[in-house]
Amino acid sequence: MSSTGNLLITNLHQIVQIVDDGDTAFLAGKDMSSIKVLESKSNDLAILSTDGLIKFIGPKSNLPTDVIELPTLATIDACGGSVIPGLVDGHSHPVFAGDRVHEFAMKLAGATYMEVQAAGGGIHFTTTKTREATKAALVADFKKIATEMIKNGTTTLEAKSGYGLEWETELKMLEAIQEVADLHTIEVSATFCGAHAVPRGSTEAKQAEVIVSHMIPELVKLKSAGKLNSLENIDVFCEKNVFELESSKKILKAGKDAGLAVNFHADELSALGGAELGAEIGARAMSHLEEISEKGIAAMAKAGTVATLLPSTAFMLRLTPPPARAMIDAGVIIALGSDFNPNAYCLSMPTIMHLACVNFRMSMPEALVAATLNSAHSLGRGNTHGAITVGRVADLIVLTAANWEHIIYRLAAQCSVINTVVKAGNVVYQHS
Ligand SMILES: N=CN[C@@H](CCC(=O)O)C(=O)O
Ligand SMILES: [Zn+2]
Repeated sequence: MSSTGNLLITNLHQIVQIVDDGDTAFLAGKDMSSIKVLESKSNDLAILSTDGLIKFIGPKSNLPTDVIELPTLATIDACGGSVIPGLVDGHSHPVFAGDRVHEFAMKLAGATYMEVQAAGGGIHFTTTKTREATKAALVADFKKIATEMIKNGTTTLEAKSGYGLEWETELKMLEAIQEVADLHTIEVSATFCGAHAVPRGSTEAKQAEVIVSHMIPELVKLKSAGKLNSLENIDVFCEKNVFELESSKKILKAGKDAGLAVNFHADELSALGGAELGAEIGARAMSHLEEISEKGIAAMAKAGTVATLLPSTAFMLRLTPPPARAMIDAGVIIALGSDFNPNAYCLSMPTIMHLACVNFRMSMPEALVAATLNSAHSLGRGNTHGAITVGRVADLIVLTAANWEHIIYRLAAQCSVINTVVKAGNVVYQHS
């Protein structure tokens, strides 16, 4: 496989650009439905990447001849298939030890998410297992998960800590994320989530204080020493009886002052006003939002904060879906995430897009925009990732299907439509 970032893909029927310029960092409202798609009846479209960036898009006959001569140029014959941008997973918890299949059975029998957690399960169960695990074991597991994500078309991933809740394990998780970011082909935007739950034996106020006065300053020191380069975001599980508005605000503002982007769990199980808080403090993104209020929708639209919706969680916890249509109509920027974690064990972004279409009533173009350009924007990458335009990073998925919609349509069989996954112009997965 090529590792020069020089790649030529030919014989394409469709190129799904999403947008056709580098300036548009997101699409909102009606614009989410009008994505740019190039199509050729004679399948003569081509994409050229050099040094990992997109250099040319269009009919093969217009290709610059000097570049075709590049000795290191890898080639892919798409055989009349299509190409879409690499998928961007805007929310995941991919570093943990143990699983929670026993809790899935409890929830099927009627227990709610918070009942399981109050009984010592949920995040607390995973925290115990993750504290016991070695960093090497966490790295090995995350590498396997990242490889599966790549196979499913994810080329960029937001990845959270949050199963330590004390400094040593939170740091171990962030270091594990950093190792995978350094070694693996997947691109990672790491998030500190020490406020994922109130640790047993502590209180909301004490945990908020320890995060603000100890953990965030330590992270700042490590970052300035160049040790946690992938760390970009700060997160809180802002929820009734977890971290409520006051402590969430304290932690998120401290994270923001330390240079991290605010990207947090809001209004999932109760209408606490997390969306309003996020808009007020300039959050870059908020996730879940199943219980968002009308005021929250208006505030997010005005502030330009991204709503990262998580269809697999709403599906498997049987939550009322977030009001995606009302949010789109109000102009809120919608992104999608897998929320891969031991509670919602789904890492496939094509499946997430399918669920968003069926359960959140989004159209296929809206779901694709949300899983590419808008998710990239939620991670501060809206001008460089998430679309196929000259100068952007060449993150691409070559599909066997002539029409791109098959990546969403073929529920649970999407991997058979994915022929090749390309990260920064290098082939990182090929269907055999
Ligand atoms: N709701 C909070 N956090 C995760 C679940 C984490 C867990 O249950 O382990 C979520 O986004 O769904
Ligand atoms: Zn989450």
